[in-house]
Amino acid sequence: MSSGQGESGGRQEGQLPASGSVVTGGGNGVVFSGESIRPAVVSLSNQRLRLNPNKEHKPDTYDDLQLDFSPSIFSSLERYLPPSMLGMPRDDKVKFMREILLKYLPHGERNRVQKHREYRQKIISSYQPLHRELYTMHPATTFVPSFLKAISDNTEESFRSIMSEPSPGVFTFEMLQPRFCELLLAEVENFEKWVNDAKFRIMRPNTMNRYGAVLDDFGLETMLDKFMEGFIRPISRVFFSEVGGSTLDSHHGFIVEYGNNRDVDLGFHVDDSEVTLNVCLGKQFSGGELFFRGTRCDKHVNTGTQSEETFDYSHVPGQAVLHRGRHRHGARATTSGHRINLLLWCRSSVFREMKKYQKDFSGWCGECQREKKERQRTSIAATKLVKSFFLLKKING
Ligand SMILES: O=C(O)CCC(=O)C(=O)O
Ligand SMILES: [Fe+2]
Repeated sequence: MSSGQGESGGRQEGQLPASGSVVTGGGNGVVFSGESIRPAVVSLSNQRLRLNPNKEHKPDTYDDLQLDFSPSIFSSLERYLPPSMLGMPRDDKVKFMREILLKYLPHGERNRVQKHREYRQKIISSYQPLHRELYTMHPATTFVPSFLKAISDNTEESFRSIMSEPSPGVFTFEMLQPRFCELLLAEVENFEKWVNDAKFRIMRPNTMNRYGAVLDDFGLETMLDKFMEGFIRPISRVFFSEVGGSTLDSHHGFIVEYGNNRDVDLGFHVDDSEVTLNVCLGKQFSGGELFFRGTRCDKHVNTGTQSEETFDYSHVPGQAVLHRGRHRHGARATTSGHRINLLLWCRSSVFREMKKYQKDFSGWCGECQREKKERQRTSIAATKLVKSFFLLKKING
């Protein structure tokens, strides 16, 4: 399993111009409710996972547990359990799978997961939510009807009917109900007030942000998991399948804030995500445009921008922007007012695993595509040259 689905939340902006340093953010899963280990599981700990998933098996749901990995990772992994374990109590399966997941993490990462778990535990044990209804997914009060209809139809046509694609790979659409935006803004304000009153040192989404908050850290992780699975994955399956859009299985959910006494702008970067959702929650502001500069794989992240890849977008409250994490972007200075956005970095452990073993995984990179075209042009030109050489030879006897 990739550690990317664990708790790393840093933007991968290190190599890019005009960027800050890579940071830890928060990741997925809150706290594991550590009970004592039962012997049944200990004796099974040397059992191996199956090579192929058991597709007939219907996995348990893990949404109601406080775990240090995303609940959907447990549901996916359950299909790989040895057959003798499938009928076991859910707690036993959780312990077994958690041990496996931890085993895959290097030692330093394991410590970080542990520390982060304690950090979340501290917040959740004393923070009193303001609007409890936000903590469970209620589609009808969260999303606008046009968006819900497109999701329930679940076809490329239905998605295209509510979306614009003003630049290749950047999709914009109306998504959240104004009332939901208001409640979320009030919840974030309430959380920040608690942080100040309690003099609690919170982790920011990234070192590039001095403000903002990780929503997963104060209890919204399960709701955001449902948000991703039910409402982002179906769209990504259609538009971003080549970067794991259909297998998104974990997320990093946070708020960014700009304006007076807040962050001003955001440097040029790529996200630590396969697919990024960026929704403007409010309030009133000027400036703060997003700028996009083409999709790049690791090898080409610092290459120049072609004119057709340049795209600037002014965000509107309630509107969503959906793009590949590797689509290079940044945000210009918010020159007045207060701009607050919800960010959901969606990740696919399957895609990250496959990327490790397959070299040619970047057909979606603008520069790879250009290189490929150039190679084709050169080979066509070479073929023509050889053909005319033989023709000339034939003519000249
Ligand atoms: O400020 C914005 O809207 C962009 C935020 C962003 O790109 C990010 O947090 O990764
Ligand atoms: Fe970003």
